[in-house]
Amino acid sequence: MPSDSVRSSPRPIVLNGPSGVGKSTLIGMLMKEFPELFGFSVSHTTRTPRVGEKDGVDYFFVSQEEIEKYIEEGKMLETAKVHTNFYGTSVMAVEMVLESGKHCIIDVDIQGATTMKSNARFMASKPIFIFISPPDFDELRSRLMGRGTETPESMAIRLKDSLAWDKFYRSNPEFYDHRIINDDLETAYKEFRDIILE
Ligand SMILES: Nc1ncnc2c1ncn2[C@@H]1O[C@H](COP(=O)(O)OP(=O)(O)OP(=O)(O)O)[C@@H](O)[C@H]1O
Repeated sequence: MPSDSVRSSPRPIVLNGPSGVGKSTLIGMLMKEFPELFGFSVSHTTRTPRVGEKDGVDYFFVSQEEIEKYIEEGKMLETAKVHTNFYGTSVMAVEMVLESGKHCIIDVDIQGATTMKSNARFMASKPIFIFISPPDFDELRSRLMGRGTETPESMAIRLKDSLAWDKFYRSNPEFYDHRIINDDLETAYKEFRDIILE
C-alpha cells in the first residue's frame, strides 16, 4: 500500500515555484486526501507571543541572540527578517515532524532552498525537491489577479520574482528531483501525489 510505504520513510518535501503557481492549492489537496500523512514544521520567531499562542506549538519563541547563534551553528534552514523580527525553519523542527512518522512539507524561496541543499544534516533526511511551473507567464498573472489577494504593488513584486524563479530553474534544472507544470489542476495533482507516494 502506498500509504504504508509513506509512513515507513517520512521525508521532507521542498516545494518551490513562483507566487500564484498553485503550491498552496496542491498542498491543500494533498492534506485533504491524506490528512494524517503530512505535517508542517513549527517555525522559530523572535516576535513576542500573542495571547493564546503556545511555545513549541504555534512557534518556537526565541530571542534574537538565540536565533543568531542557531544560524551560525547551521541549525536554521532558512530565515527571513520581517520588519524587526526574525522568522525561520530549523533542522530540528523538520526532524520533529519526520520523527512523528509524517512527511514534512516545506514551501520556501530560492535562498531558503539553496541553504537547505547545503545543509548536510538536512540532506541526510533525503528531501524531495519539486519545482512547480506555470503553463506561461500570462496564466500566472491571471491566477494572481483571480486570487484577489494582491495590491498593484505586491502583484508587481510577485511577477518580478516569478522571472527570477524562471531564471533560477532554467540555470539549475538539476537542483530539482521533479518539475510539475501546473496547467490542468487535476493532472498536476496526480503527478504531485504520485511523486510523493512512489
Ligand atoms: N491548475 C490551475 N488552474 C487554474 N487555477 C489554479 C490552478 N492551480 C491553482 N490555481 C489558482 O491560482 C491561484 C493561486 O494559487 P495558490 O494560492 O495555490 O498559489 P501559491 O503558489 O501557493 O502562491 P503563494 O506562493 O503566493 O502562496 C488560486 O486562486 C488557485 O485557486
